Amino acid sequence: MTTRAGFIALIGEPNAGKSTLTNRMVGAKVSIVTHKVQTTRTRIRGVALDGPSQLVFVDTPGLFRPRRRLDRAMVAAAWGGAADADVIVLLIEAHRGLTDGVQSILDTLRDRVTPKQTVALAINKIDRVKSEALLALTAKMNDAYPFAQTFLISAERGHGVDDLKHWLAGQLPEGPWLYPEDQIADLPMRMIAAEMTREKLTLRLHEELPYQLTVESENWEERTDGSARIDQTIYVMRDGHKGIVLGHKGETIKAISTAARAEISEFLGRPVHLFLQVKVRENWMEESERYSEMGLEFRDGNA
Ligand SMILES: Nc1nc2c(ncn2[C@@H]2O[C@H](COP(=O)(O)OP(=O)(O)OP(=O)(O)O)[C@@H](O)[C@H]2O)c(=O)[nH]1
Repeated sequence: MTTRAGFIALIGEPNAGKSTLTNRMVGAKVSIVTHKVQTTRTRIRGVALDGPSQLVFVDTPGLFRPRRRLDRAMVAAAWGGAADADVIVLLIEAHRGLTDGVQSILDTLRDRVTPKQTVALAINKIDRVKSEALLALTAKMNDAYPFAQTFLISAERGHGVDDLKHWLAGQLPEGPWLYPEDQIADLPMRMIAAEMTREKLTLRLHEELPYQLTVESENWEERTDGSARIDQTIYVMRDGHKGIVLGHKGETIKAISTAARAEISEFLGRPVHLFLQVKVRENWMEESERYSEMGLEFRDGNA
């Protein structure tokens, strides 16, 4: 049997549903999903199989106008993911349509796509609009950019996702698989575990605070009884933030720790002892070490 394998970059504005779609394609949670924008910071890969094809998804951070250094690193990672891909899928939200943000992604695509790459459009969240609107949006988008194919999907409910997956599988170059059959993500486990804790923090904390913290797995110890001890540090920027993360009598951090431990343990398939500590590091966003922990490139200056 001829096998196929290749990279598929999902690009789009923040909140378009890229993580939800990756997780659905892979059939497991490899990328964090929240209702808040810009939660995906790094290029997370999920690996899915479809017959003889191995599909490697590069789940990029959302594309937006970068302002801070962290924003710039995220946008650079997103376009970096697209540059290496065999197929690029632009994900847009059905109810928002061709926004200024989508328009600016189309402009960048025109400059960056190479003749070897295929670009498809996936209109997501079709559960939120009427079908007439979808026809009009499909026509408008295809006028704006020559997509190889358009798919109407609901990543959350699963509509159209198998069709998209099957089509993608056929687009990939012939060649040996890139990962072992049972592997579903190529991010180091300690990074995935840190992302899971960050997701719980993002869901629990309000407003800007989730964007101003980062989580690292500092220590990972495999125990002889088959369990793992994981020590993670949550870096926040202010003393006041530390108090909020800890909560009254430590209740907030306890709840976050319980939820994160359950999820990491389920992912690993064995018991986990999770220890969280909160450190105030006013300038963590300016420290190169924090970036390498997130798999991002630290960029100097304002460029
Ligand atoms: N109604 C509806 N909501 C969806 C669908 N797909 C995703 N969502 C929701 O949209 C929100 C954003 O989804 P994510 O998968 O985190 O989006 P993302 O593009 O990875 O976002 P960033 O990480 O910010 O770039 C979440 O609240 C999802 O539950 C869909 O098909 N229908």
